[in-house]
Amino acid sequence: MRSSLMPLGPPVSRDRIITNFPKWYTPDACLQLKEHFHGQVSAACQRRNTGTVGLKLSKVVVVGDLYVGKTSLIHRFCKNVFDRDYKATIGVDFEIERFEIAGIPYSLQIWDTAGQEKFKCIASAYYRGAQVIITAFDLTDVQTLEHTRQWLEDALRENEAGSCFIFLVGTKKDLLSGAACEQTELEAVHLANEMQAEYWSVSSKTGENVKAFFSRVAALAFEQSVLQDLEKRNSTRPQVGDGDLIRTSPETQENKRPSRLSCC
Ligand SMILES: Nc1nc2c(ncn2[C@@H]2O[C@H](COP(=O)(O)OP(=O)(O)OP(=O)(O)O)[C@@H](O)[C@H]2O)c(=O)[nH]1
Ligand SMILES: [Mg+2]
Repeated sequence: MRSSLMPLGPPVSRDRIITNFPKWYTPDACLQLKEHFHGQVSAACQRRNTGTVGLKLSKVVVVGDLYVGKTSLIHRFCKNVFDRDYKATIGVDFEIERFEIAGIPYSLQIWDTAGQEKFKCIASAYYRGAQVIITAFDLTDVQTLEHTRQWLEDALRENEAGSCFIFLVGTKKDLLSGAACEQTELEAVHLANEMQAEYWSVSSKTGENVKAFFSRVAALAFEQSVLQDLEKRNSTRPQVGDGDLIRTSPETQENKRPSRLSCC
């Protein structure tokens, strides 16, 4: 297993540079409606006062039934490839993807898990410590949507309550259109709200929404990491007087989620 500290590497590619807060897929099932980074996060980034955030790997775990397209989604994003042939994932695999967000280096460690029942016990050993859980289903197979509840429950069992961002992702968007797509998306949005998840439809074959989706994942995880780092340093250094302290006023809409997620 690799260390959670990353050495400094070459500059990230242009399409991994995030300057503006990426938008949701649908406002009906999104984790945050706001369109800008949290004020304290922007200020910390401008001052390069983001602590160890730039050195850490944030863990993202992708779960869901076999054949729904988990590996294809990760490979489309990380390698920009699509393979029509199915090769079942055995156990787990991971990719590390480097970003630059608001001028700060940031890395995601994206874990691809096996959907096949016989590999589930191997895969579930890697759920722990996830900052983001992505539950994937196949838009053309409604049963796989129903199964996402169970996948999420299993992944959450290994993590602290309220500590993870949850995404529900419908895959193979290229295979569905019109009323059928709308109907499935409606059901998925409903379930996403139950799960307190953000919903996205993607196609790994065409690449539709794949970069936008992972940019959103990275930005939300980054923002949370910076806020947690500020909060941690604030609580250990209560006398710091340069304006970096996090206010303890009642929760605003903007800072609500990160403080609930402070145990991540
Ligand atoms: N048309 C289309 N096919 C897709 C898409 N994504 C995946 N597939 C196909 O669906 C099949 C399964 O994809 P995988 O990514 O291997 O599925 P998986 O969820 O990783 O499966 P396990 O590793 O067994 O859990 C493959 O044949 C892919 O080519 C997509 O967006 N569109
Ligand atoms: Mg796979």
